[in-house]
Amino acid sequence: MIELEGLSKRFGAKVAVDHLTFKVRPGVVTGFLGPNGAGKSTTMRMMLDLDNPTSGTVRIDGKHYRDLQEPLKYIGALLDAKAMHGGRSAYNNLLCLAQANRIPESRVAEVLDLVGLTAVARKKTKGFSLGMGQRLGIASALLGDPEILMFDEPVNGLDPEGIHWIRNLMQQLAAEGRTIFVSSHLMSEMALTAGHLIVIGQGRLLADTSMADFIHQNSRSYVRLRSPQQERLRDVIHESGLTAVEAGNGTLEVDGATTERLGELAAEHRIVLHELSAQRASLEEAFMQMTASAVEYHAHSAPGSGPQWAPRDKGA
Ligand SMILES: Nc1ncnc2c1ncn2[C@@H]1O[C@H](COP(=O)(O)OP(=O)(O)OP(=O)(O)O)[C@@H](O)[C@H]1O
Repeated sequence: MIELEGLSKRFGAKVAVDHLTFKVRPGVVTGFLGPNGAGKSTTMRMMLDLDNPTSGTVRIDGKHYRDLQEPLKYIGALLDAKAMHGGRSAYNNLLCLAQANRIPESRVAEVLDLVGLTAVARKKTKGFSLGMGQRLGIASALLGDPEILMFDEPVNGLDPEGIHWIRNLMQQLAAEGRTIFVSSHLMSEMALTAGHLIVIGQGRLLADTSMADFIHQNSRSYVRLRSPQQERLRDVIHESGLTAVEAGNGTLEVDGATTERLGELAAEHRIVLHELSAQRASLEEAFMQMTASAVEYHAHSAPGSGPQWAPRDKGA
């Protein structure tokens, strides 16, 4: 288990991490989500004692990282896959790490096999592709057979086969009862991998919830309608006890009704429809809305030229 309490980090005037308190529990993949610059890497670095907190604490199985004897046996991490010595072979990179941490040499071949790098074990790592580098970074995280594993954006730049492999590996490690903490800025990826979610924005905790609850609360289904008689249609919908919200571009959105019911209602009142469609808000959209006010770098797009992530005005 990892426990953060009031963890904060300031770089000069910049508050990168702002009083984070949460627990990462064993037996489940916990996704750590936030837009670029939210403070995920800084938080992970403080968890591994690579950065000093300005205030607050991190405990790994109840202890401070620096008080762990042979920390690789408690916690393994993939932070920067390029942190390997390029002039050494994959085998020798891992061997150095094993020797420095009193891990038996036999474990090196074991983890290389686990990540599928046995065939290139003796090749210098400077010729490795991004995917091979990620696999080697994961092998080094697994070297001490730790109960806790942290991965910072592990699928970045990987092909679909590599993404599938990492996803399965994380789920398998969690099923073995380990604590798995993985950062991403993609909600859609986390939806397929994580059982629990921690969401941050501008260093602050925005959500600490199970994936099932997040999906239940955020994947809203609704019906979209478009009509040349929009005013009339809205009145008819309201008279039937439902609420229609104007959503721009001449469309109305209605929660809690089927397309059949709304189609029949329109027909009954002889209202022409140009669109009648069932919609489901994506989890990515829910995540974007949750973090919208906490995004540090907004892309500036002309109105109507791209997705607008501001929370919808539901009207009175
Ligand atoms: N060493 C540093 N000095 C000054 N500012 C820093 C330093 N490290 C991080 N920051 C700032 O702290 C904030 C959080 O950065 P961090 O890298 O932790 O975010 P992140 O969520 O991991 O983002 P990304 O998804 O882009 O990697 C950013 O505004 C970043 O510019």
